[in-house]
Amino acid sequence: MTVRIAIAGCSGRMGRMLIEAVVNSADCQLHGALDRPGSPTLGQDASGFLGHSSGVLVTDDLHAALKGADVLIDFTQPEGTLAHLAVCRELGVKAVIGTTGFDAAQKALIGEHARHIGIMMAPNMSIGVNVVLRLLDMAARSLNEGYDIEIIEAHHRHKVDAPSGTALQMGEVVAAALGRDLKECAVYGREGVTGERDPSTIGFATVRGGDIVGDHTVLFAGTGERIEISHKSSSRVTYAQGSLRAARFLATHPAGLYDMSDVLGLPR
Ligand SMILES: NC(=O)C1=CN([C@@H]2O[C@H](COP(=O)(O)OP(=O)(O)OC[C@H]3O[C@@H](n4cnc5c(N)ncnc54)[C@H](OP(=O)(O)O)[C@@H]3O)[C@@H](O)[C@H]2O)C=CC1
Ligand SMILES: O=C(O)C1=N[C@H](C(=O)O)C[C@H](O)C1
Repeated sequence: MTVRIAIAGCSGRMGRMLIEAVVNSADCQLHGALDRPGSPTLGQDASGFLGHSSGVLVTDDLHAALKGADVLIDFTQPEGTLAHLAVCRELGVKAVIGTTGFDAAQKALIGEHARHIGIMMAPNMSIGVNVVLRLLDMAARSLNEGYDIEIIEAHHRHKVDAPSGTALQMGEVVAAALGRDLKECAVYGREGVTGERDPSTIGFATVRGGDIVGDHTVLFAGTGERIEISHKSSSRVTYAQGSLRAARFLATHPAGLYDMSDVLGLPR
């Protein structure tokens, strides 16, 4: 089966990786390529930057890019993703969402769309990170007393949201394993006279600089020892390959909201 894929944000860092992954894939076909109005890429061949001709021209016309596609892969910004999803729902196109930075109301809207179309949403499409999420659950359950938990993430200078979606998901997993509510126990950075650390908190620290693709560490700091569980991305190729895996998964699954555990068949 060939999966017809449309890509939103096609000239972005992830958009380009995705186009390369799709045109090199044996079972996926580039069907549409979206960029924003005013983008200099509009009207160009979507894979022209690879010295390859796909015959798909970059457009800002959502209906033209999405009509006839099986799955949209969207790595843009929350407002863009939501606008794209409305048209996906109208046309019956499924969606892989890699975009991060959604607020609670936006996530609820995505959940509502998923009652009508298949949606796979994950802040990190790499297999490694999704396995790390399972390790974190196990570690947090065992280190549930006497260990302070801090989540440290580092990304490139262009990233616009913080903490990263992955760091927040790691926080959610650890908080759930400990029976805590992340909304109540998260501390996002510290400054000035903060007082001693409250042991019930989960701290987040953000680093931004250069071309760092994406590093995440969860630190369990006890007395006399500390445990660090880290994942470091050295290329965006893992996010693109994970996205294609998700698109293939969605192509054969009904409406609903899925995550990478569903795609990878990881235990809950
Ligand atoms: N889930 C995962 O595995 C990963 C998730 N991400 C997430 O993906 C998103 C994109 O990252 P990245 O590719 O580095 O970002 P880039 O800025 O390189 O690319 C974003 C693309 O989306 C377009 N865009 C931005 N806003 C809108 C909008 N409102 N409507 C339509 N298109 C829009 C941009 O157009 P323009 O250039 O005109 O602004 C650009 O083409 C981020 O949220 C990031 O956190 C990133 C990597 C992995
Ligand atoms: O913006 C990025 O680059 C990345 N964003 C995702 C996130 O916010 O977690 C995933 C990855 O870390 C790269």
